[in-house]
Parts: sequence; structure tokens; C-alpha cells
Amino acid sequence: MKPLLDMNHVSIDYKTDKKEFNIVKDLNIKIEEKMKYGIVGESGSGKSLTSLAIMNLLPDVLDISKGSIDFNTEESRDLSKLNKKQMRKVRGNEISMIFQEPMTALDPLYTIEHQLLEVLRIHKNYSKKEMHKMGVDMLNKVGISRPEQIMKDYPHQLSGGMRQRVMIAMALICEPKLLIADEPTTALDVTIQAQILDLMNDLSEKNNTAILMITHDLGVILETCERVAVMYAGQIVEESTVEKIFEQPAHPYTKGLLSSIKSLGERSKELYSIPGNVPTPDNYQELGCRFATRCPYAMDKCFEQEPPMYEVEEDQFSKCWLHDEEVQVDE
Ligand SMILES: Nc1ncnc2c1ncn2[C@@H]1O[C@H](COP(=O)(O)OP(=O)(O)OP(=O)(O)O)[C@@H](O)[C@H]1O
Repeated sequence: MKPLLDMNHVSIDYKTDKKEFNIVKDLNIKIEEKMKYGIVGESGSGKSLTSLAIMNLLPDVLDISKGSIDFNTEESRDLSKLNKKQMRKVRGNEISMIFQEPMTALDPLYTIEHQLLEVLRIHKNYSKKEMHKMGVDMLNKVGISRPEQIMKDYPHQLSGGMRQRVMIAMALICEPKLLIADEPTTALDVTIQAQILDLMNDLSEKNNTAILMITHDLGVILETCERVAVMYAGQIVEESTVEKIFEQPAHPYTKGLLSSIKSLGERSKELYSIPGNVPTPDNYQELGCRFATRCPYAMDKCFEQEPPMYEVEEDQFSKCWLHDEEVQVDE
């Protein structure tokens, strides 16, 4: 069976009359129905552009220069080829998205009822009364008490956690096949974070919704996902099940990310962080590995030739020259 979402060799370029450069390169992601899939990476690694590409919402200066984004439901569609009208039918209905900061997605001028029911008005054919009832039920499901009152409120009258619950309600009211959650809990208190993640998981399980979780936080991935792609500077550097990535990470970048959360957990005196920063796209190395400048194991070859993706274990893939049989490493 075809996966629900199949990103095949997707590259995203910046392109204007004056300048042109590649940002996201050769992305391959397969998300099966009902699967919980995570993309993790530091700021600037290309996570958000990946989600915007799926939603066909890339800004004008960015362009999918290669590859396809196949969305396979009863029919198969390459989302990157759909026009605006066709894509509007997909967004909010078959694929929906939760953002980090709900205030940017909620309009301060409209009531929660107006905004919550908007996707139903656009995509479905229910009476006003039916929609109202569905709205109240959905608010109940996301754990909002007094839903009738909240329906009449405006976004600023709600707390951050409540607004995030409303966003989840909005995203799931049409029972989408895929929910994209871009840092859905980063702006919330730690105690509320866990509640919101649990809620998203519960609801998506009940509705058979697949989740694409986008985050810089490996802890969130560990709690919510089955598979994970680790992104660095616009590329996937490692991909596997969450279990394998946590227990036996293969790529030096993944190892670095894990050391940072482990040292947090152990409250060690010195918090480990990977030295240096993610380069900006106009500074990506044209040759070699994009992580080489920060990699503790970098060899000459890493600056000269781009490594392929190796299957280092069954169903575990890592893009690093260290896995090459001809490379000798002294550890
Ligand atoms: N409109 C744009 N024009 C030019 N470059 C852009 C544009 N949007 C994003 N970029 C660049 O693309 C790279 C990837 O950005 P992206 O927002 O996808 O990263 P991210 O991993 O989601 O980071 P964050 O967690 O900070 O959102 C960054 O270096 C960013 O500067």
C-alpha cells in the first residue's frame, strides 16, 4: 500500500532575479496512515519550510525545484502540482496544521465559534444548528469546560493553553487524515505541554489521523512519535524508528543532539551543546557534508564529497562518511 504522504526527493530553492540558492535538499519522507512521525532539528534546519511545502504555502521567493509530494487517500495527488483552488479543498479538511503561537492563527476580531466552525462552513454541508453542536462537542473533546460560553468568547479572553486547545479543535473538527503540528507546545508552560501532547495523541488515535510533529525538542519526539527524521541545514541526516535513534544513534549530529538532552536530564554541571551554529543557506558548503564544519569526526573527504544515505542497520539510515567500509576511524 502507498504511504499517506510520500515526499520524494524534494528540494526547495530560494529564487529571485538577483540570487538563487538551495535551502532544502533531497528530502525523502514517508508517513503511513495513522503514523506519528517527527522531524527534529535546530532552528534553521528547514523544518518549517518542509511543512509549508506540504501545505503549498511557501512564500513566493521559495520554490519546490525538484521532487514530488504525493498525498494518497482514495485518490493520489501530487500536492506540489495542485492549483490554489484544489489546494484549498485539502487544507483544513484533509490536512490541517497547528502552529506554535495560536494568536497568529486566531483572528482577534472573531469569536471562537466563528473561527472554529469556519472549516466546516467551507468544506462540509451541515446546517447551522448541526455545526454549532459539532463545535460544542469538539471543545468538550479538547477538554474545555463551559464550551457554550467559550464559543462566544474572543481569543484574547482565553489563556495560552486554552487557545492551543481551540487550535487543536479547529484542526481536528473536519477529521483530517494528516495533522501537521509545528512546535505545538513550545510557547506553553511545561505542565500544560504534556497535557496538550497527550490530547493531540488521544484525539488523533480516535480519528485515525496521522501526525507530522515538527520540533527542536527530542523529548517531544520521544513522547509522541514512532519514526523520526533528524534534519540539519536543509537535509535529513538520519532517519529511523524513534527507538533506534534514541538507543543507537548513528549520525554524529544525532549523537550531539542526544548528548544535549541527556546532560539536561542528568543535570550535569556542564550542559552539552553542539559547538557552533547551523549555517545559513547562502553559506551551505557546496561540496561535502553540510555538518562537516561542526562535526568532531570530520575528515578531508567530508569537505570534498557529499556522503550518501547508508542503511547502517535494518531500517536505520544515516548520511555520513563514517559508515563507509573504506573509511578507517580511530574512536
Ligand atoms: N522567505 C525566506 N526567504 C529566504 N530564506 C528563508 C525564508 N524562509 C526561511 N528561510 C531560510 O531557510 C532556512 C530554513 O528555515 P526554517 O524556518 O524552515 O527552519 P526551522 O528549522 O523551521 O527553524 P525554526 O525552528 O527557527 O523555525 C533558514 O536558514 C531560513 O533563514
